[in-house]
Amino acid sequence: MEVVILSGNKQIGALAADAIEALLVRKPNAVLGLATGSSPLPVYDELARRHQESGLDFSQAHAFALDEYVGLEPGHPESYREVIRREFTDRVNIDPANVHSPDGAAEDLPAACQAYEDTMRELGGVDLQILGVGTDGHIGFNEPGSSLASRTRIKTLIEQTRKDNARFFKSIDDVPHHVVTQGLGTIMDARHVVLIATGAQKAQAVRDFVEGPVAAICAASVLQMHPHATILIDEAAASSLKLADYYRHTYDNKPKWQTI
Ligand SMILES: N[C@@H]1[C@@H](O)[C@H](O)[C@@H](COP(=O)(O)O)O[C@@H]1O
Repeated sequence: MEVVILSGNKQIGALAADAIEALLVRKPNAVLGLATGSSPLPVYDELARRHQESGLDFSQAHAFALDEYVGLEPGHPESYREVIRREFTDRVNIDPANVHSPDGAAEDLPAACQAYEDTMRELGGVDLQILGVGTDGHIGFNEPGSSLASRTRIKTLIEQTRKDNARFFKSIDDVPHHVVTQGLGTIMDARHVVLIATGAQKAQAVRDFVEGPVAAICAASVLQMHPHATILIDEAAASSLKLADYYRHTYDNKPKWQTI
């Protein structure tokens, strides 16, 4: 796990975008894993800027969203399918047919979850997965207690997550209780994982998943077992880390040729 402490959103967005740009140059038909939430927005803004200003090309790329609410009517502005479209994919030249989301409106949800896993596998798996983290350490919607080997499935949200996400809805009563999410095992199959966390409200979750034990109580801690996980955080999110100075020292002395 590489922890990179940066001064702000712009730096985080630029570094993550560098990794995605290098991937797309190397492999134009790369498979990207997309997350919702406010944390990845600087990355999407920077990628959209590079697309508009320098022609960064997504025409052959594929994308898979991490998760989706269950029970929102199709086209609901807060469904993650819509959020991903609005915040990112409509702003670059990715083919809409290549943008996949779990189907939270499927009649047979377990079958839809299996089909989602199958499509990911058929396309060769995710090359680079963008992640945020919940205040309880969830990634995707893998709440505490999620199996570290889980695959795409239905989950029930913890009350705190519903409260955290109520800001996107008229009231907390409108936040669904159920979701479908890629599992922790699914996320672990991505070849490179880039997790972004900013702000003091994430400091405890960051401390727990980076430096605490690997345990289902903090889902993101499974990333300690990932061969290529990059954690991009700002100073506020880094404020509870024991080894913050060591992470800074390591990054400052990284050979120039070595990317994240
Ligand atoms: N399912 C999403 C997660 O993928 C996201 O990481 C989390 C944090 O969101 P934010 O980045 O807005 O704090 O919110 C939701 O619960």
